[in-house]
Amino acid sequence: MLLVVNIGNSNIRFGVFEGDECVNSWVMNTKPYKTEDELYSQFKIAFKNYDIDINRIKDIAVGSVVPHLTYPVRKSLQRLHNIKTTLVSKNTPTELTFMSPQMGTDLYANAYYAFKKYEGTKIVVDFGTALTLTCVDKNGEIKGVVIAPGVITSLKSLIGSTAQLSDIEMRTPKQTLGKDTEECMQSGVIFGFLSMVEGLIDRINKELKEETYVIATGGTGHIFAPLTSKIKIYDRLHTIKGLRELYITQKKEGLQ
Ligand SMILES: Nc1ncnc2c1ncn2[C@@H]1O[C@H](COP(=O)(O)OP(=O)(O)O)[C@@H](O)[C@H]1O
Ligand SMILES: CC(C)(COP(=O)(O)O)[C@@H](O)C(=O)NCCC(=O)O
Ligand SMILES: [K+]
Repeated sequence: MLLVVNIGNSNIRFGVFEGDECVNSWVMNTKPYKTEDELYSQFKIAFKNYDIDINRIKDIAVGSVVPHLTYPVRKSLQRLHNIKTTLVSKNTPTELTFMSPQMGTDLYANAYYAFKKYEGTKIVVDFGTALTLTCVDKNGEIKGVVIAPGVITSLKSLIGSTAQLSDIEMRTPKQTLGKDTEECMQSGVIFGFLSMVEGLIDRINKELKEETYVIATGGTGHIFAPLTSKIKIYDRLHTIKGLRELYITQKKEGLQ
């Protein structure tokens, strides 16, 4: 079995794969910062909770967009499994061609899995700490990326900057015009971000002069996907599946 780990700015997601099937997946908070020893204990507990036999994990692939966590996470996994982890990144050679030298590993993985799995030109909308749209065409050319503040990131910033606004339940309101503070904020956050995503998809389609196929993933994506016909699929494991594909490609090339 292969263990795939995605270190994001809010969450560390784990996926256990048997062949191309993800048989188990769980998430851990990225914050507050944990030491290597704490990570080691938490990983050990998670494996126990999810009934995963550590000895069956033969390979570990790690992708990260949080540089200060990459080393302690890899080190503690190595300690637990007694095997070396493989780091995948934008430097993993694939069929994709791209122009951004700083591209985050999660965006690269999003583009790669979309390229492998879906037809035509695709957009992957990732509702993570950041809200990102990554566009890749049928030839594997990454056409470009949009990076915006994430849904919860914006909401937290709004609450932190105001005296009378506090946390809300992330629930879709019945109408755009709210009647109490919570409904007003739910409308702003959910319909506001929905309109932004729909608007960005339209703009990209116009720019490329074609209808793209849109896949959503990431933390709050499940709230937005059912609200628009522009998003065709929500797959919470899209990024982790992309990291697995990067790992397979990297192994084929004989790289560590
Ligand atoms: N089930 C959920 N319902 C609502 N919000 C969620 C859920 N899971 C994650 N989130 C929110 O989504 C964001 C993180 O999404 P995630 O894709 O894990 O991000 P990252 O890859 O940046 O760590 C956080 O702001 C988190 O609060
Ligand atoms: C855009 C991101 C912050 C998204 O991170 P996430 O929301 O998944 O935690 C991350 O991919 C990143 O730091 N990228 C580097 C810059 C770039 O991709 O161009
Ligand atoms: K950041």
